[in-house]
Parts: sequence; C-alpha cells; structure tokens
Amino acid sequence: MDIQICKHYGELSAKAAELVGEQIKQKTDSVLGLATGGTPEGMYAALVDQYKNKQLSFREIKTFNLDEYIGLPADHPLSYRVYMDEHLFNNVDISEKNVHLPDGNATDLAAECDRYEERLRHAGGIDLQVLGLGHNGHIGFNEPGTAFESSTHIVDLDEKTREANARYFEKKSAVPRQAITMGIQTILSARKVLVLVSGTDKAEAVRDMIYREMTTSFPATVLQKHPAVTVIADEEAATHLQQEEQTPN
Ligand SMILES: N[C@@H]1[C@@H](O)[C@H](O)[C@@H](COP(=O)(O)O)O[C@@H]1O
Repeated sequence: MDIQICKHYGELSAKAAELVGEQIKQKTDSVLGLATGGTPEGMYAALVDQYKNKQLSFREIKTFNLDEYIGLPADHPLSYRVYMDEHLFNNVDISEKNVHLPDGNATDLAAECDRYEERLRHAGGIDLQVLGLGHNGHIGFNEPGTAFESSTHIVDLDEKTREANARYFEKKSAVPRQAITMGIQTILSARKVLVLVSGTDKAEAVRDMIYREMTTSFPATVLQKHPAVTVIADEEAATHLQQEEQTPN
C-alpha cells in the first residue's frame, strides 16, 4: 500500500482530486468507482474546480457508485443519488447515461444487484475506485462478516453504521436499515483503489486496515491483498500510523 499523509483535510482533498484528475486525463473514458459520505466531499469540490478551470472534462467518464440505501426515493435529499448530483454530477459535464448507482427502489432487488454487476462488466470494470472507511472497517456498505468473494448484494446495516449516518437524518430511526452495495470482490476487481481517511475518530480504523491480520471481521483489511492501493490520510487519522510504520504485516 502506498500511504500518503497530509497535514489536514484540505490537503487530503486536493491530493485525492489530483490523483483522480490524473486518471481522467490519462484515460478520458475512465470508469470511476465513487464513494459518498463526509470524507470525499472536499475531493469532489476540488474536482469541480478543476472542471471549471477547464483542466478536466467528464464527457466520456463513466461512474459507478459503491452503494445506495434501500427504500429512500432516488430524489430524497439523503439518497446517495442526490448526494452525487449535488457534489459532482450537476456541476460537471458528465452524461446522465454514464452515471450508475444501484436502484434501492427496484421491485426485484436481487435482480437489481445482478444487473448492476452486469452493467459494470459491460463498461469494462473499474479503473479507479474511491473508498471511504467505516469505523468498523466497512468499505462501501460491506459490514463485518461479509465474504471477501461477495459481489453486489443487499445488506442489513450495522447499528454502528446507522448511528454514524444518523447525523444526516432527523433521527436515528429514520436511517434506512438496508442498502445495496458493491461486494468486496467487486471492489477488489478495480484496477486501482484510493482510500481516503480523515479525522481522529478514524485513526484506529486506518491502523487496523493496514496492520491487522486480514479478516472478514474488519473488511477493509482485504485491501492488503490488492496490488494498487493508495491511502491518503490526514495527520489526525494517521496518529496511530507513524508509531507502527516499522512493523507492517
Ligand atoms: N456507505 C458509506 C461509505 O461508502 C463511506 O465510505 C463510509 C464512511 O463515511 P464518512 O466518510 O462520512 O466517514 O460510511 C458510509 O456509510
């Protein structure tokens, strides 16, 4: 793993946007795997700036989001579709036909999971997957215990994850109980992976991701076996890294 430590969140966001921007410039029809959550917001803002400064175009870019809640209408302000529209899609020249998120309102959710994998295969697979990291090691919505071989599937959200995401909803009971997420195998199939981690509350999670023995109990440890992972952490998230840098797995 290539581990890059940035001074603060602003630097992390700029660095992440630089790496994604390079990918887009190198391959103008790249397939990007995208994440939601608080962490990538600054990266999206920096990518929109690059677009506005005419440094980038998303015209041929295809995107596949990691996950979507089940049961929230696509136009619900807290759906991941709306998040992506607000943070990126509405602000760049991406084409609607190239934007993909799982449909959490599909009548046949199992068929929707297969359909998502099929669309991803048809697009040629993910060139660069952006990931955030859950406190319990989840990537996408792959909660502890998820099989490393999993493809896109339906998940029951962990209580800790619902608590972490409750900050966006008016109350915890309003947080959906299920989601559709790319599986761990889907994520591992990406040619490159970029993990963004910010803040002291993620310090233990990022340490475990890098140093803990690979285990389904902490899904992000699976990234240790991916050949092209870059981790960008700010100093707050990296507090436990410097100490252990000498003895990685
Ligand atoms: N499904 C998302 C993940 O894709 C995200 O990476 C993670 C961390 O979120 P944050 O960046 O807000 O800490 O949790 C959410 O539940």
